[in-house]
Amino acid sequence: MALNTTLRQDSFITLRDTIRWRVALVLASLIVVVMITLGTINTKLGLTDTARLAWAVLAVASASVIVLLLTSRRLGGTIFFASIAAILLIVPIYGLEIDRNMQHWAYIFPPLLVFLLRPGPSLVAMVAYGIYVSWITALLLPPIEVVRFSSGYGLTVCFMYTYALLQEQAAKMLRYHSDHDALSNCLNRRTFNEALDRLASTRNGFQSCEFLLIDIDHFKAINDQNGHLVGDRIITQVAAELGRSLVADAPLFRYGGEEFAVMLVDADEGAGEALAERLRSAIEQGDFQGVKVTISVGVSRWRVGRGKVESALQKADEALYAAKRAGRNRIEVASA
Ligand SMILES: Nc1nc2c(ncn2[C@@H]2O[C@H](COP(=O)(O)OP(=O)(O)OP(=O)(O)O)[C@@H](O)[C@H]2O)c(=O)[nH]1
Repeated sequence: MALNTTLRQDSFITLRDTIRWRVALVLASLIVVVMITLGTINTKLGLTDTARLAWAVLAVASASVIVLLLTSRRLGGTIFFASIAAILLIVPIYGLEIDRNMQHWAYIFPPLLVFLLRPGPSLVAMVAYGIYVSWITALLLPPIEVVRFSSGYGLTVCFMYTYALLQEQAAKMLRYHSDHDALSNCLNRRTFNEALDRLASTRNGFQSCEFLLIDIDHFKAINDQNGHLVGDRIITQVAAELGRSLVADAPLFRYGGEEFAVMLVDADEGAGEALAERLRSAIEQGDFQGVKVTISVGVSRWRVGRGKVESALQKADEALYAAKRAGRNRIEVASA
């Protein structure tokens, strides 16, 4: 079942932006210290061109620290890393102009890209930059220096690309486990709350949502008669059966113990009721290895400008309890 990604208040993106911002702030501060040292040493040694470059980088890094402290964490880190990448594009040309080899700066480019791009595009950018620096090196130095640079830089690219791939896989795994419930494999309550926030935020342009709250009937009795391990298995099987019966892009959440929720965003009126009936029937006819399992479902509709999302959810909850009171194994739709 695919999660409707537009429905997510993506806390991972917020986390990534914050980490990027923090790393940028630490790096910019370190660069300030390093450039003051380099500029001072080069001035004392009479290397005015190199000192000038150090002062220029110092000015940019100092400005970056101020910008990072003043701008939002969401954008600050990206602006910083993109600015350093732009500087690194200019440095080899500057080296050509002053007739000095600047290729050692190129080694900063691959680790920088890890903060800006995904592994695929970053590999392309790293290789393109390597070719660009090799070409400028060839204009300044004998071929053996080009070979030396290319092999050293190529190895750096290999290491950084492998690291970026591993990091992406680890992030995917972490993300899956933090979004999903371990027993049912459904999306968990935290993801549900984020989706609800996203829905309630008017700037996302959602027009309506139908909520389905689903509860397994007499689950305490199932546990008492068959044991908690069987109860756990039933939760997993019910979630799988519901997932199979859901329309594409309608996420299924584990809402509580033996309770599930579905959000149908911008669906036709009545779609929630039809889906609820399909889910109820699928569970009633499902094979739960000797255990009779049924569900009750409460349905409600939220429309933009007509009350809070939370009130609509509350109505679905009331409808669910009305279904329970009316005998279970049935659906109940809240009045508009
Ligand atoms: N095995 C198992 N049981 C759970 C889990 N989460 C909640 N439960 C049990 O589910 C039961 C829910 O019982 P109740 O809320 O009283 O409702 P019910 O027995 O399903 O009755 P109705 O909802 O009124 O049909 C409780 O006994 C919980 O201990 C779980 O993850 N695994």
